[in-house]
Amino acid sequence: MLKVGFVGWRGMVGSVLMQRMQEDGDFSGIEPVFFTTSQVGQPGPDIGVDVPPLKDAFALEELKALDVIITCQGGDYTKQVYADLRKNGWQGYWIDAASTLRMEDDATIVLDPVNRKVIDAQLAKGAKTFVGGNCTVSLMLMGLGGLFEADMVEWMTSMTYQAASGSGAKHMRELLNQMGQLRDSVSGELADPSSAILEIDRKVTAAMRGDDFLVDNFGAPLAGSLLPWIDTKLDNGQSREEWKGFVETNKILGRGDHPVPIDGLCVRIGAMRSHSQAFTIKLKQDVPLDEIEDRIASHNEWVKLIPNDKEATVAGLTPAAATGTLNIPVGRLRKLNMGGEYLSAFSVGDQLLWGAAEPLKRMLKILREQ
Ligand SMILES: NC(=O)C1=CN([C@@H]2O[C@H](COP(=O)(O)OP(=O)(O)OC[C@H]3O[C@@H](n4cnc5c(N)ncnc54)[C@H](OP(=O)(O)O)[C@@H]3O)[C@@H](O)[C@H]2O)C=CC1
Ligand SMILES: N[C@@H](CC(=O)OP(=O)(O)O)C(=O)O
Repeated sequence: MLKVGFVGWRGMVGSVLMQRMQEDGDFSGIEPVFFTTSQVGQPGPDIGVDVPPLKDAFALEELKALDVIITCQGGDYTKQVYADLRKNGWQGYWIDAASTLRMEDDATIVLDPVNRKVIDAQLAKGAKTFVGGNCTVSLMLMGLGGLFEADMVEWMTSMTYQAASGSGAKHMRELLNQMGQLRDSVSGELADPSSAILEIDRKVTAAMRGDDFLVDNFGAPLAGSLLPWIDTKLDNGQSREEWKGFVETNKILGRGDHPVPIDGLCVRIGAMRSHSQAFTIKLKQDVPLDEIEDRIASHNEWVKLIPNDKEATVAGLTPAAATGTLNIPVGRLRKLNMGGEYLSAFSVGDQLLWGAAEPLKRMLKILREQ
């Protein structure tokens, strides 16, 4: 029976992983061991089977006894522990949500509905390090996988609308507090249907710019606004989040030697936990729209094709519709004025499910089936 260590299981991504594993009965047939960086000796989570008290996530000897380690603890933890473990001769499987190791040669980015062949080839070569992809990348590939599988994409731009959860739990709380502050700043006017909307707008803008507006986490107002920058700046002017779109997509697809050009702008918006993306896709050929729709819809069981009309779009192609589900709605599919090879598309997906926890959960299952 595989002895599987869980680190970061009580964080936001880890909690979603726990929930999904319980839903699918994934704890049966493994020996789970839970670790912590702050609560050593406390009881482990209630997962329906007995688990030992929490162990120290920095205790190399405890970690070395494991066949598999799944960590959602974050990049700092990976930096502190992974290299030491390997240097100490640990040969187990490391499955990680953090970006730290993604682009390392010996790491495979996992998204099995898209790159199961790449994963299997790496396993056959003896690979032991598997990392979940960036959320926008994984969600894009889950939505447009059919086009990449058919090698139809010459180049693509992705303009993102990313939820607060991508920055962490504190940011989600701050977004809601900002929303509350804006509402509270005009509660009197909102109660009076005859109050002037421009006065409401003036007060809301003043509240947003006020010294007491809560911006400790985002550093700027997000509610009622947006932030067109995510993560650090690279020398070429891209943000790190934008850089990931190209390098991670091509690594997932195993196209290192003939990469598809992908670039765009990544933007934080006031959604809670579903990321959306607008794509401009240059196809290699002028393929009929119904063939494109078929390829997208039939690629995997989670993609949901949304007809390109207003009712279906506002009902099904939104964070409000996708959040908490494994569905990947894809819509706004149409040929652009630039010509028959130019396609637009829009997708949405829960960034804590397919964007973070689900690929890790499925990687553990792949290891168990070996
Ligand atoms: N947020 C996201 O969208 C994504 C995140 N990731 C990766 O996953 C990592 C973890 O992200 P995320 O889950 O958001 O991080 P969290 O901040 O929610 O959790 C990280 C750790 O914080 C500790 N912690 C301290 N206080 C609390 C508390 N009150 N409730 C829960 N945990 C607490 C826990 O460790 P302990 O039990 O040891 O104290 C927990 O494992 C990220 O650093 C990133 O590398 C990857 C993809 C998406
Ligand atoms: N950077 C992503 C979330 C994330 O954790 O990405 P990564 O796993 O690539 O560090 C966002 O802000 O939405």
